[in-house]
Amino acid sequence: MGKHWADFQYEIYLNGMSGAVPRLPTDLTRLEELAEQRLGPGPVGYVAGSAGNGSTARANRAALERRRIVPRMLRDVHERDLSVEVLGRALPAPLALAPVGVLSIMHPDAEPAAARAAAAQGVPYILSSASSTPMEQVAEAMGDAERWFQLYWPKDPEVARSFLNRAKAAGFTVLVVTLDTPLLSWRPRDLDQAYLPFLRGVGTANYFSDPAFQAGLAEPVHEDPNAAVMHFVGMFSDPAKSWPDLAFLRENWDGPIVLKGVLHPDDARRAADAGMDGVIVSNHGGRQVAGSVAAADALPRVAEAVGDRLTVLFDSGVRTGDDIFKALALGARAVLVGRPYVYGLGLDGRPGVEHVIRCLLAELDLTLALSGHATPSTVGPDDLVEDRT
Ligand SMILES: Cc1cc2nc3c(=O)[nH]c(=O)nc-3n(C[C@H](O)[C@H](O)[C@H](O)COP(=O)(O)O)c2cc1C
Ligand SMILES: O=C(O)C(=O)c1ccccc1
Repeated sequence: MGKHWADFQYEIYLNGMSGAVPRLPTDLTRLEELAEQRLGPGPVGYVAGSAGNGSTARANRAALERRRIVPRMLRDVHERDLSVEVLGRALPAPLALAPVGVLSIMHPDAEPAAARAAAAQGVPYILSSASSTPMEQVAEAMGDAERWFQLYWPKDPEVARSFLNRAKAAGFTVLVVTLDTPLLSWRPRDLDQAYLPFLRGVGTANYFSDPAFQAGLAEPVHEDPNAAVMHFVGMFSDPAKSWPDLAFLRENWDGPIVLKGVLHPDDARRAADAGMDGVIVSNHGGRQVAGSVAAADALPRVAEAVGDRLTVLFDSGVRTGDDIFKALALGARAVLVGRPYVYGLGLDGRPGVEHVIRCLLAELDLTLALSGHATPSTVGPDDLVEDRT
C-alpha cells in the first residue's frame, strides 16, 4: 500500500480547527502572484518569464486546461497507490522536481533546500548543471535519495567529461540531457530589466569549481570574474551538436539517460535508436521557442511513437494535481514540475517546496479517486475529452 497523499488535506483541515491557515496557498496557481508581491522584480521576472511575448507559456496552460477529465463512478477507490515505475525505479508518485538553475536568486538555501524537501517526500530532485551550489554539496544534501543530474552539454569535451565524472563520483545515477537550450532564447522580460543571473556569476558554481573549466581560463576565476562569466556563456551549451554525438554520452554514462526537450515523434524515435532510456516531452516551460507547440499537445504523438521503447516523461505548465492526471492520460509515465516549487522555495525555503509537493500529490490522489482510479496505471486517453469551444 502506498501513502495516502490526501492525508495532507486532513492535516490542513485539522490545523484549521485552531484557526491556523497554511503558510502558502493550496491553489498553487496563486504562487506566482505572491512571489511577484514579495520577491524582487529581477529574480521573479527571470523565473516567471518566458520566450518572446509569452505565447508558448500561455499555450502550455491552455493545452492542459482544454482537456477535461471524464470521471468514472463506482470503481472502489478506497485504497490507492500512486507509485509508478520510472526507468526501472519505483517512485512513490508520478512526480519529480524539474532541473532549475540559479536557485540562489530565490532563496539563500537554494538547491540544497529543494533537494532536502524532495528527499523528505521521496520525490526525485533533478539537479541542474546551472546550479548555484556545486553538485558535490547538493549530492550530500540529497542523503539516501536517488540522485538525478541534468547536463547542459558543454562545448568543451573535457568539461563535459569532467562533469560526467564528477556526477558519477558524487553518486548521481540518472542523467537528464537538455537538448532545447543550445542557445538561450529571446526573453524580453530579462532583457528589459537587464537581469540575467549568470551574467552576475549566479548559476556558475559547477563550472567555476571545475578543473577542466578552469584550464580554459587565462586567469583564475577570482582574478578575472568577468572573463570567467564570458567563458561560461560561450561554452555552457553547444549549438553544433547533432544526433551522432549522443554516442559520447552513452559511452561515458552507465545509468539511464533521458533526453529533455523532445517534442517531435521522429526525434523521440531517434532517441530510442541512439540507445537512450527516456525522453521528457517539454518546451522548457515556454522559455525557449516562442510560438512552439504546447507541450501537452506534443505529448500524445511522442507517447504513441515510443511509449513501448522509452520512458516518456512530461513537463511545461503543470500547476495542479489534475494537470498531472491529464499528462498521465496523454501518455506520460510521470511529470516534472518547475516554477511552482521554485516559488515555494522563494516564499518559504525548504518548507515551501515541501508544501508544493504535498499539495500536488494530495490533489492528484483526490483527482484519481474522484475520477475512479486507484492507481495511475489505469489512467488513459479514454479519461479525457477535448473542449473545443
Ligand atoms: C528559472 C528557471 C530555470 C531553469 N533552468 C533549467 C536548467 O538549468 N536546466 C533545464 O534543463 N531546464 C531548466 N528550466 C526548465 C525546467 O526544467 C522545466 O522544463 C520547466 O520549468 C517546466 O515548466 P514549468 O515551469 O511550467 O513547470 C528552468 C526553468 C526555470 C523557470
Ligand atoms: O533559464 C533557463 O531556462 C535555463 O535553462 C538556464 C540556462 C542557463 C543558466 C541558468 C538557467
